Amino acid sequence: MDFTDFVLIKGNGLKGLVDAGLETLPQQYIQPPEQRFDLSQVITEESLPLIDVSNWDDPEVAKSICEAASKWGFFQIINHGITMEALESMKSAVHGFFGLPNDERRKYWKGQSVSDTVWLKTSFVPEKEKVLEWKDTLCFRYIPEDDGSSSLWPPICKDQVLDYMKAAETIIKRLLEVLLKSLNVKEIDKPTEYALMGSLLINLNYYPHCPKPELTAGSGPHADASTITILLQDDIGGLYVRGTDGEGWIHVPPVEGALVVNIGDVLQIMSNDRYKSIEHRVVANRSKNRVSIPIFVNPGAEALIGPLPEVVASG
Ligand SMILES: O=C(O)CCC(=O)C(=O)O
Ligand SMILES: [Fe+2]
Repeated sequence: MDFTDFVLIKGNGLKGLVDAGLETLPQQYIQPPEQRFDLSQVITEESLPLIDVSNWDDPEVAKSICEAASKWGFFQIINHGITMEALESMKSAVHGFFGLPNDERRKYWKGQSVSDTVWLKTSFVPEKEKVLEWKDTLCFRYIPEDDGSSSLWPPICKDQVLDYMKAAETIIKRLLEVLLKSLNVKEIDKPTEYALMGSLLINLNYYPHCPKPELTAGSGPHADASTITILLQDDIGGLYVRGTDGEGWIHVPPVEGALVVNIGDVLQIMSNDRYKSIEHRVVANRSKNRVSIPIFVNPGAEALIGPLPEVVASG
């Protein structure tokens, strides 16, 4: 089998490759030794805060969120208002989509997708990477209150994505209000809202079980370019975040019903470095197919990004 043709050109992705039966790890996925993840780098002395946001107006909640955003750039929230059923149905929808036959998934392959608001890809930017990441991703551009753009989305996950995004929008606004209030931004006006969250992307990540996870990267070390990212992960684990010493890695344990929130580069810049966009990575699992669903809250395409006037008031 010609790897490039089967995975990248024909659009079968990594899922297609794994389904075809793999005895050994294809060389395209083998990370050089210095890039590999090694459990000796895991720190257990530090852990990320788990914040109960049942009362967003509680000053203690705001304090915990802003402190976590400054110290770790990452935290988890519970009691955020999205029901357990909605979270479960979102994760099932990811398994549903990736469980489709190759020729059904391929209709959405990047560059040949039936819709310009949904595209399937493998790795991160396979054309540019020396070593590929062990994942496939179905990406959606979500346009609030626009029914037309989703008409060609895959029926197996369309309603779940739309319902989930609608519910998540409330949480996104709450989080941004809390984070910005602590930067002395009294009210988020329309231009600021556009700069913070003018473009919403949701990714359905699928990390197939991997015969040799220690040689591969599910997601290699990176920081998100977003304003903030809201992530739903399943119960498998494998997400690690840089510890405050800048060397070790902290595991983000799956917590039932929780959402992981992290600060992206844009909010680090807008906050003039008060909030931190922290490096993180994912290790694939040897026996289980892991799914995760990040929502990337991004600036509007035309927005100009820089430190907010409120954070440079003293020069
Ligand atoms: O799969 C995860 O847990 C994290 C994924 C991630 O970091 C990303 O897609 O940017
Ligand atoms: Fe990320």
